[in-house]
Formats: sequence, structure tokens, C-alpha cells
Amino acid sequence: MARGRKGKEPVDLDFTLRRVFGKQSFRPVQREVISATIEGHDVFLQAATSFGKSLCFQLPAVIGSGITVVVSPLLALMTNQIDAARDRGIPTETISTSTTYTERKRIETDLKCGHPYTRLIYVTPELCATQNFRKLLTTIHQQGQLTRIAIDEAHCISEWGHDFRPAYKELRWFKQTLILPSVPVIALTATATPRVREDILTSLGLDPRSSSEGGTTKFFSTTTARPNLHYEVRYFSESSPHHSSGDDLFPNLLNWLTSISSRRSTRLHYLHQHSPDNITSTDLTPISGIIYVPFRSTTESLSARLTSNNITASAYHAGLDPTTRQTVQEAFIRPHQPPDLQTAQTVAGSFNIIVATTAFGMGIDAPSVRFVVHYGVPRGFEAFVQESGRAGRDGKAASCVVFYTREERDRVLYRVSLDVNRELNKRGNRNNQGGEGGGVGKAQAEARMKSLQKAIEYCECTSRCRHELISEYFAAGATGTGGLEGETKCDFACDYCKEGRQKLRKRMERGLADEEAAFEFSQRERSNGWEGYEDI
Ligand SMILES: Nc1ncnc2c1ncn2[C@@H]1O[C@H](COP(=O)(O)OP(=O)(O)OP(=O)(O)O)[C@@H](O)[C@H]1O
Repeated sequence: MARGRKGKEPVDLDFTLRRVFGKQSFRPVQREVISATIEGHDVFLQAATSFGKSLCFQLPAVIGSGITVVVSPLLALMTNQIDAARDRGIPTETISTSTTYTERKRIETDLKCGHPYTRLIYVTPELCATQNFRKLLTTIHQQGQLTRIAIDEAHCISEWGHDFRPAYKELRWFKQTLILPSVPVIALTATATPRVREDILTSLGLDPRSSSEGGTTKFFSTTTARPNLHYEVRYFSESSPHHSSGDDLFPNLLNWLTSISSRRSTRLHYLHQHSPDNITSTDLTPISGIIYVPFRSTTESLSARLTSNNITASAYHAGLDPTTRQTVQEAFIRPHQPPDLQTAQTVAGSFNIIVATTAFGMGIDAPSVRFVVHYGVPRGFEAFVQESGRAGRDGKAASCVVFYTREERDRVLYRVSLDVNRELNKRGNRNNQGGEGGGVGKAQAEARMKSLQKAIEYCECTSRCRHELISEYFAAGATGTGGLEGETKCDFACDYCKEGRQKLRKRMERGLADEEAAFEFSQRERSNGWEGYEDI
């Protein structure tokens, strides 16, 4: 039993978990986080992708009265969570740019009526920075109905707040303005290095000291490890003389998918012949997978290439019109089941694949994604962990594979170093003009470079367990109750642990172009006018 905010009524968390959320038990640390939240503490939670962080603010929102404001970075992410919350019967609203005037009036009237029906309201940081919304929040606060603020995907404060979404930096307003009593804030993220954690706390105006150090914030962390994910890196060359076609990646991807599909067809065929009654819907549901690529144009070309090889795939990127994006996303989250076994036995019916830029996926709770492929170097280590974390959210085994070339590594490094230099030049110019200097932009650009270097190190590492590499990177940022860091159990769920150091090293050497060939290739490419990446 947890105590309510004013320390009065004990609250039966297990009952609410079962009745409203349909879950049998809490995952480790969830109960502690939820209790601290209900008791009115500021909370910082760092937990693995798919851990169940949303429950940590949704369950408290159902208990007691008042409104929980959820600040979320993307409309797609909000839509998912709102639909899920409404399905559970939780009164949930959102105000966004697509909310009509009448709808907005209806929501606002309820929010400031003194005894609102709404329990959860999802908004962007940009809305939180507007005078109108702040006025509304102040009114709700004065009426004693603003119960807490949840900052979902809090690492975005650090990732985006410094440059293209400055509204993230204004979230401190909550702690500065909504006082007497102060409104509790819960910040949640899967991926925060010590620098990002500090940045989040400063930006939100939260006490960086834990309660054991006399501070007011309660910190919780779990390991970022996902034991059900199998990590692997495949090595290729775009420039080596013995790789004549210049494209080993696609045949490898195609072979891999075809072999998955034919194993599945064989199994279905066998079941069909011998025990048709044992065929389950899981046997018939297409296998879901995400392939991340660096360019919008590659989403189109790769999905077309796969489809022409009987592997059904759709393209997704930020340049598509909103209706198409929505349709592709919905079809991916709720894949059709083939109408009959015959269809399921064909390769085309076997897959539900999305080929996407990094625009896809944040907060998408598609439980049964069986693989995430990075078709090229991930743009950073945090991004890699977030993106690969979209696999296996149902807890079952799933693969996370990087298709890696040194040539692509050099392209990305070049691009990011241009950004760092641009920031440095900005700073130089401002200093010359007696300005403040672009320290923040520079720090961001440098952090991006560091994260990219870590992703490269991960890909080129042949001497460590990949689960360990991931846990270690985030462990230093994870302090507080529930810390399970150091407990990474791989159990042969990565290529290093499965193949061993020597075999992996040989595979890498055989696959990659040597450094000189890769360097010359990049030079040639640049002299032919290659300039860099387009946006997501
Ligand atoms: N105690 C629980 N028992 C069973 N399932 C749970 C429990 N808590 C959460 N889940 C389920 O786990 C899945 C992931 O939850 P959620 O989307 O909140 O993850 P998350 O931690 O926000 O992940 P990410 O950082 O990747 O977005 C959801 O399907 C949710 O219903």
C-alpha cells in the first residue's frame, strides 16, 4: 500500500494495476516509483526501453484526483499512449496544433472547472511555452487540481532542447512558477549518460541531489540491458576490390530474410500437414521488423527492392504526407493476419517490414517486432539503443543487427565534424563581436560526435560482450534505488559471446574494407560532390 499525497489514505496499487491496466504484477522498481510519485516527490526514472515507464505516471493519474500533464516530444507518441489510455477507460485528452477551436474550448472548460473529469493531458513542450497554456495551468494549480507533471522521453531535453526545439529549455517554468505547493515532476528516460542526466535535471529545475544526500529528488534506475535482444554486427565493404558489385549489404539482407521466411514456411507446411489444429494466430501473423536507413531516398529504394523480391516492406520518413505516415504506422502496429494458411506460406505474407529514417519509432509500442536492422552506422549510441530497443517489447527473443561499413562510417564522421566546426566558428564569430559565445551549441555538437564515436566503437569492438558495452555506457548515469547495473546477463545473446573473440575478429577483417581503401573511397566520393546527409 502506498500513502496518498497528503499522507492520508492508503492506496491499493495492485488492485488498480489489475483492474485498470490488466497487469498481474509490477515489474521491479515500478511499485517504488509509483509510490514516490503518488507521495508527491520529484522523481527521475532511468529504465530500459519497454520497461513500462508510462505506467509510472499513468497509474498515479488514475489514483486520487487532479490532472497529470504529460509532456511528450511527438504527436505520434502521444496518439499511441492516448489511444491506449482511453482504451483502459482513463479520461485522457491532448491539445495540439490539430485540435479544433471547439474541441480545445471543451477540454479547457473541463480542465479549469475546479473538479476536472480529465486525468491525463498530453502536450508538447512548445505548447507549455505559450502564455495561454501557462495561464491555464496556473488557474488549475490555484484550484489545487494540478497533481503532477510527467516529462516523457526526457533525454529529448538534452538532445533537442539546445538547438531545434528550444521550448524544451523552458520547462523549468513549472518548478519556478507553480509553487506553494510546488507541483511534483517525474522525468523518465531510457537513455541518459551522466551528462544528459545533469542536463535534464538542470533544465527542469530539479534538485540534482538524491534524498540520501539531503536532496528532494528521488532517483530510480534499472539496468538498460535487454536480455531478450540478440545484438550482432555484420561487416561489409563498399570499396574493396574483391567486392566487385559494391553492394554486399542488400544480398546479405535478402538472404537472411528469405531464410527466416523459408524456415517459417517449412514449419507452417509441417503443421498444416500434421497438426493443423495446433496452428496459432502467432504462426500466421507476419514477422515484424524495422530497417533503419540514413536517407529518405533509401527508405523508398530499399523497400521497393525488398518488395520486388517478395518481401513486403513500406517506406517511412518525415517527408511523407501525414496521412501516408499515419497509414504506414498503423499498418505496422496492427498487421493484418493472412486470411488463410495458404497465404501465410508465401514469402510475401511472411513479413511486415518498415524501412525508415530515424523519424520512425519513438514511443511506438508495437510489442512483437522481431528484428531491428541498422542498415548503416547508427547516428549515435543513444539513438542506437533507443531504436534497437523497439525490438522484442513482448519480452520474446528478437535480433538487433547493424550492417556496418567503414565507408559509411567515414561519411557520418565527416558530416558530424562539419557540424562541430560550424558550431566552433559560430562561437569564434560571436566572441569576436564581444558576444556570449556559442558554448551550448558547441557542447551539443561535441556530445553528438562523442556519441557517434561510441556507436562506431561498439560496431568495431570484437573483444567485449555487446550487452556489457551498452550497460556500461549508461550505468554511470543511473544512480538511485533499484540500480541493477552490473547485472548484465548475456547468455550467448550477442555475436561476441556466441562466436568468440577470434572468430568475430576474423569475420570483421574479412568483411570490412581496410582503412586505406575506405579513406580513398571517401576522398573520391567527396571530390565527386558528395556533401552530406539530408534531414530525417
Ligand atoms: N507490470 C507490467 N506487467 C506487464 N506488462 C507491462 C507492465 N508494465 C508495463 N507493461 C507493458 O510493457 C510495454 C512497454 O511499456 P511502455 O510503453 O510504458 O515502455 P517504456 O518504458 O515507455 O519504453 P520506451 O522507453 O521504449 O518507450 C507496454 O506494452 C506495457 O503495457
